[in-house]
Amino acid sequence: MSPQAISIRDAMDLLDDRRVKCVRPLIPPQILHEELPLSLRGAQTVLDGRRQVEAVIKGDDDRLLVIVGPCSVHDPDQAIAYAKKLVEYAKESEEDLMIVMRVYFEKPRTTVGWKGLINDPDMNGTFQINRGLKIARRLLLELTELGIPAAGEFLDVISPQYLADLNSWGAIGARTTESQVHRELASALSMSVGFKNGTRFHFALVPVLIPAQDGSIDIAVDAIKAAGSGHTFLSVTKQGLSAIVETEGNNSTHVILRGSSKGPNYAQEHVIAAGEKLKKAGLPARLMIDCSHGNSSKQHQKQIEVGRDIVSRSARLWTELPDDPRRDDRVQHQRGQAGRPARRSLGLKYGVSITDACISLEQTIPVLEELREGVRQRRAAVKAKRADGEAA
Ligand SMILES: O=C[C@H](O)[C@H](O)COP(=O)(O)O
Ligand SMILES: C=C(OP(=O)(O)O)C(=O)O
Repeated sequence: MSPQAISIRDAMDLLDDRRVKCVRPLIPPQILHEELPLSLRGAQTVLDGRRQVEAVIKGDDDRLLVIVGPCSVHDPDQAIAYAKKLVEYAKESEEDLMIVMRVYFEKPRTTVGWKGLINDPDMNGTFQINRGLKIARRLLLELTELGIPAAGEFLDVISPQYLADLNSWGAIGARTTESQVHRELASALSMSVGFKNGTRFHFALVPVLIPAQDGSIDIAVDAIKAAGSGHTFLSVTKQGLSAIVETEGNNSTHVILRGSSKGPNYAQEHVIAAGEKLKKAGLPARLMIDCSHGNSSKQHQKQIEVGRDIVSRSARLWTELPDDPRRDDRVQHQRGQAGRPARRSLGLKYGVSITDACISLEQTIPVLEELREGVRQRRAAVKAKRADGEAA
């Protein structure tokens, strides 16, 4: 059909929504907040969690921040059962560890796959997003009532309006750390945010192809700079109206070393190189180590080895990193819950994560105990170093 021969109506049909199959209504954030409000006790859990996380990240609290939990949540009852045990342990270990439960509802995929409980709560391709948001909010509210602060990944840029008031720490994932939209979002978030290094190992062309050891960390360093600044961008309000949002910037941010396609990046030299990189960029050397993903080559049992390796050199790291006594290599990341991929249609095993395989809470606690020991060793090493300095 020649353009002259068609009506404006036909032309508009040809121009717009050519690949959209259907558009369904989405509940406005404020309606969900009305239906599922936060209690005072819940608010205290979130605020206290945020305050403690930020104190560790900024070096005002010498404990280790540990994010513990399954790769993804698909069953709220199992998450509650996990949280009840974790909250007990969190109380027991609070002198050394600041524990936040990993409650991930949004999964970034390398290509395609289940995108998490919000996107497809029934895991059958019906994408009941309104229900997913409701289940997610209800679960987070229950966790706050139990007194365990929650961690989430911010993948979608609208979903924070429904849930972010219930998070005490957030991550921007390896696949989105380089995205301007996610950096803008982080600049607005009311909690501390970690940016992951990229998934891919980079090569530098200087003057021939050589491996740039930690090239993908640059995107996380850039993200920290970007998120630290104020931004003006397009978003939605709690009432679900499109809006122009102006932010102040978020200075409670850090890098997460998650390994890459080339292999792990949690070793001493990687940590020191990342710290130097941050320092060179004029940023505080705040790091979190992800015991999973590229650091475990996606083999869940290796998460235990990563945790142990961190403990074995935590005292050394603390005393060897450049000068700032409040520098922050004190943030660790860890996941628990036995698992391997599954689909609801194939029948799911209790306590098994749908996405990446993870270690169980029973396997995680001994690692946490070792991390506690690492904290004590580090405290002793710092004390000895200070005493040496005073004597000299
Ligand atoms: O953390 C989970 C996965 O590593 C991430 O979502 C990517 O998964 P995929 O490579 O299986 O898509
Ligand atoms: C997807 C995740 O990690 P990454 O972005 O490092 O792949 C995750 O932590 O669930």
